Amino acid sequence: MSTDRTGTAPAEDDPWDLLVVGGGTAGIVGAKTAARLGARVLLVEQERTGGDCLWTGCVPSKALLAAASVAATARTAQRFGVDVGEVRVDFAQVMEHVRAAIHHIAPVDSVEALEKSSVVVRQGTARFTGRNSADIDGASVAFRQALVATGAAPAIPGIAGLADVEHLTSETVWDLDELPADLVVLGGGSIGCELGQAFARLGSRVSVVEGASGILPREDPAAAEALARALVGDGVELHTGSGVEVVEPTGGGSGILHLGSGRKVPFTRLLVAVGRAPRTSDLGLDAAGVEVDGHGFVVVDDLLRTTNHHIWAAGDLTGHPQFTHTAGAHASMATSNAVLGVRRKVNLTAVPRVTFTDPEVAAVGLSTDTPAAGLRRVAWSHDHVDRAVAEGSVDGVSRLVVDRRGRVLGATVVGPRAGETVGELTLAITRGLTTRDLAGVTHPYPTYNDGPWNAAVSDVLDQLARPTARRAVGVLARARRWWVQRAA
Ligand SMILES: Cc1cc2nc3c(=O)[nH]c(=O)nc-3n(C[C@H](O)[C@H](O)[C@H](O)COP(=O)(O)OP(=O)(O)OC[C@H]3O[C@@H](n4cnc5c(N)ncnc54)[C@H](O)[C@@H]3O)c2cc1C
Ligand SMILES: NC(=O)c1ccc[n+]([C@@H]2O[C@H](COP(=O)([O-])OP(=O)(O)OC[C@H]3O[C@@H](n4cnc5c(N)ncnc54)[C@H](O)[C@@H]3O)[C@@H](O)[C@H]2O)c1
Repeated sequence: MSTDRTGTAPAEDDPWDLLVVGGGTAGIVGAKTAARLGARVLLVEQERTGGDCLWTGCVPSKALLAAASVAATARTAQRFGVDVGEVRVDFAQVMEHVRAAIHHIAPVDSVEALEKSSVVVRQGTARFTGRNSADIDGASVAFRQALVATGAAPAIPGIAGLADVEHLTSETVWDLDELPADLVVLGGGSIGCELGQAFARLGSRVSVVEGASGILPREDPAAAEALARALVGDGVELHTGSGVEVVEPTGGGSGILHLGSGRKVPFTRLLVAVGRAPRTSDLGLDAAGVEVDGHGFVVVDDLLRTTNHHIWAAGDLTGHPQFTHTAGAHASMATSNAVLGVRRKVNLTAVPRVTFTDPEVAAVGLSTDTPAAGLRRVAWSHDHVDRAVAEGSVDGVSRLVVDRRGRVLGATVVGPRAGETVGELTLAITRGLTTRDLAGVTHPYPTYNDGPWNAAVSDVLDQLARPTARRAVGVLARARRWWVQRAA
């Protein structure tokens, strides 16, 4: 048992300094941060620590994409003059690779690792019973402060007939033991594009149905179009611009999607990926005085305090961007605020997002397609990025949006490893760096970072070509010529 700072062991029923509900990324980071700061922390997890990212989200999806990428590379190897013969995919082994990746990472998020960090972990379902009390499977606990971090689950739209067909979600797709011959994905967002491409490359016939006019509707259309071309190249059929009106079951899990356009899309397996809804409905939040919005997201202020100022929230249940990096960063912020009484504030101006398809679509900051007064947009086609040419991956682009002073406010990069490239751009936006700052940094050649670097250089050259700048350069050059001649 841990002791308090006076060295006395707290009684079992002493209120916990911090009760953490949920053992996903937000819960784990929050609990470890608070314990490191000296708090007595109890974390409650109803299923398994690690949460969605580890078990059903980031890790398995990236592992599946890695296997799919190898299959696609092998299939197209002949364009490099390499013949690998017929490509066969052993789906059972692919899933073995996926599970191995999960189990490699799992110890970091384990109960043992939490306990090593002085966090007490209890398996069970927590429910608030009052402003400073909760029930864990029949046992009551008291807390001084709490962090709610119960995440989100796949949203199932109320489309007529959908409940009558067996459908997969990002939670159940990992239980497949056979590669589906065909798969229809409802939703062309991050999950739909990543899993749609992965299954297509592994050999399923895939269709993606997206209600908006194009896939990845929140991204720069130039980026989404590049990805759409790649998906079509992988054999994915895209149905965009029309939602599903009715799902008609045809027996044995099969059915037909009837789109608003009148088109019919038959399926034998359907994967629903139309967003994620917060897990807040059965948490006793009313009893705790914690308000949720119309969609069930916990209402937080910019300190991540809920409407009960002793209860904090972080991660997918808050309505902030639903990413592991946001969940972790916000949980650390919320628990520092809770335990130390400091006032670290949420800043959403530079939250990077990456769809890990091939090509990757990465973006951060202001949208790079919406024109706005006083802002310049610069783009660099990856046709002119030597690394992309060498690797035969030129269908990509780097776009920046900058203010009058050249400060980078937003970026979109499409191409291999765009997710790595966007790190530098995130730093640039966070630190108020300019295109001159980026252009002045020596980058290793040849890398995909040459995309945004060349965009930055072209912005600097454009600015130097303006009449005032040209006049200033002319004066300097003439003065220097005069000085050199005089000295000679
Ligand atoms: C297919 C897929 C791919 C993704 N890929 C990426 C990616 O590449 N990069 C990225 O940044 N993000 C990705 N995400 C998003 C990322 O997984 C989430 O943003 C992240 O897991 C959110 O963490 P969280 O802690 O808020 O919630 P979760 O990880 O969902 O954790 C919440 C935990 O709370 C527990 N819980 C719920 N209710 C209770 C209760 N009453 N009592 C006790 N415990 C409870 C749950 O069992 C769960 O373990 C992906 C998501 C999916 C679905
Ligand atoms: N690489 C990553 O970081 C990554 C990967 C996967 C998921 N995630 C996270 O998980 C969240 C959920 O992913 P998601 O793909 O389920 O949601 P999403 O919000 O990214 O995309 C859902 C898509 O479904 C469409 N849609 C909604 N209702 C529809 C309908 N009835 N018919 C047809 N289309 C419909 C939407 O227009 C949208 O394009 C993401 O927003 C992201 O935060 C992140």
